Amino acid sequence: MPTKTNAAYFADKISPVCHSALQYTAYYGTFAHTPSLGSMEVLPHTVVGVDQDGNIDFMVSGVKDASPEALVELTQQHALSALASKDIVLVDASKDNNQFFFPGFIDTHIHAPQFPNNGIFGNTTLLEWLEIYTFPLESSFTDLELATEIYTKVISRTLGYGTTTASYYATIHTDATNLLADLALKLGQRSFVGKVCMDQNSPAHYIETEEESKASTLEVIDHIRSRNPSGDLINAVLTPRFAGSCTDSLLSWLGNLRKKGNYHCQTHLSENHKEIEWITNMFPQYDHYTDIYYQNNLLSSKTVLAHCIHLSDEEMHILRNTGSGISHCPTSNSSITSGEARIRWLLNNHINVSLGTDCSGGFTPSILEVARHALLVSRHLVMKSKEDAEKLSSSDVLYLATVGGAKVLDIDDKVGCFRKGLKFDAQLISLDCKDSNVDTFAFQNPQWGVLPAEASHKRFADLIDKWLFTGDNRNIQKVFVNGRTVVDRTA
Ligand SMILES: Nc1nc2[nH]cnc2c(=O)[nH]1
Ligand SMILES: [Zn+2]
Repeated sequence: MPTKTNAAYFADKISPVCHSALQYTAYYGTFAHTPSLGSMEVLPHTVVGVDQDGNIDFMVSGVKDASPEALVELTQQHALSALASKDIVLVDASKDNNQFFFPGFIDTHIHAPQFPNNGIFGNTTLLEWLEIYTFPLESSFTDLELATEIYTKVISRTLGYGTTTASYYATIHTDATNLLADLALKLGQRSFVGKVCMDQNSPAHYIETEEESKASTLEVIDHIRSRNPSGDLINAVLTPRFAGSCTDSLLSWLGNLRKKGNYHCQTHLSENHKEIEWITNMFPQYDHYTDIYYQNNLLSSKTVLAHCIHLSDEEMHILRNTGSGISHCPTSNSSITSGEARIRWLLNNHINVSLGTDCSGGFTPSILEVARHALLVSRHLVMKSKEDAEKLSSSDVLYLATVGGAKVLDIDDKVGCFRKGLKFDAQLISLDCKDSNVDTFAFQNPQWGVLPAEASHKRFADLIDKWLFTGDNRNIQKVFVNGRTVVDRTA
């Protein structure tokens, strides 16, 4: 039997999602997405052709004749390559008016090893929460059997909630981090996987030396590249946990590596008042918390900064000038009482913002629920500021959950909405499926093609709101990544 340090042995025990060759597929139904902030575009009676590599090949709206013959003929007319009718798979989701395709969600900040602690945070705030709940759990990831169980659950659960892309923090352990990447590849989730770096201010049982941190970071990069050389599904992301747990020397090495290899990078910034005071006192040679990352070359358009709640104007300008993106984690920020990030202020200043579950600072693996919390937190800000413009709308938060995430991860040329040339990363939602928690009534049905278009659009906008506020994973019929079906609740 292979040794316990052999990550591949554990990954091999998990069955992959179907990896047979993809067939050209024409999807027909209603497509909704948020190509720009604040606007929801709805495309009823639309055919989307997805080629054998999972790319959106064409999109045609206003298609009234949905007979199989007509859909096949239309597909043959619009597909880039010649197709025999037997080579086209049809998926007709138009029978039910309360069913629609939506882009897959993008979770830009989630700690995979913390998953068993979802919901367990008591009355703690960040620094004591890390000591009491987080470090003890993360330190157990020397056990690859446990890591297999937890990581398989995290990936399956988040996929089941419609998360087609996730940016994961793993732990300091090389083998378990490699295992997380192997499992994401196997289960078909587009992922960024970060080996956590921490060489100071951590408990004796969960700390590494600077040399160990560097060696392990390079090993994980090599492993991920060997598993998915094209980087089309999994990618390594440099992950200094936060300035508090990294020496200046390690931060500087990571920053130079980032610059040299143009790597993605993720860390935490400006989450909690005590944390900020502790870290700025620890690094007196820097102007502020953001300056620590800036001077160490860690900020770029491929950097994701979680939280950013208590930033000064000067810090915000540095983020804007470096193109750094933000992962807003309102569920976590409310749970461990970190504060309310000023998202409208960041957006108005042209900073890319996305959403993160931050499990287990946040208790839910659902980006839909986090989007709901983002909307509510923005209203809490308004109750104090009386500035109505700070409110985030449903379209705003669904944008943050999709296109916002794609921009922050610098993959908006691949995913985020429905457009020719993008990958088909999507979810098929039904508000009327048999175990749905969303109550719809006949008078709310959009009745596409029966009512005047404006009336149908108004009704559909209301349905999207009902989904956002009362929907959950039970409404997800199918999830697609790179054109492949990775979740099928209809089967
Ligand atoms: N929310 C959150 N903040 C952190 N800051 C440093 N580590 C963590 C973590 O695991 N979660
Ligand atoms: Zn976090």
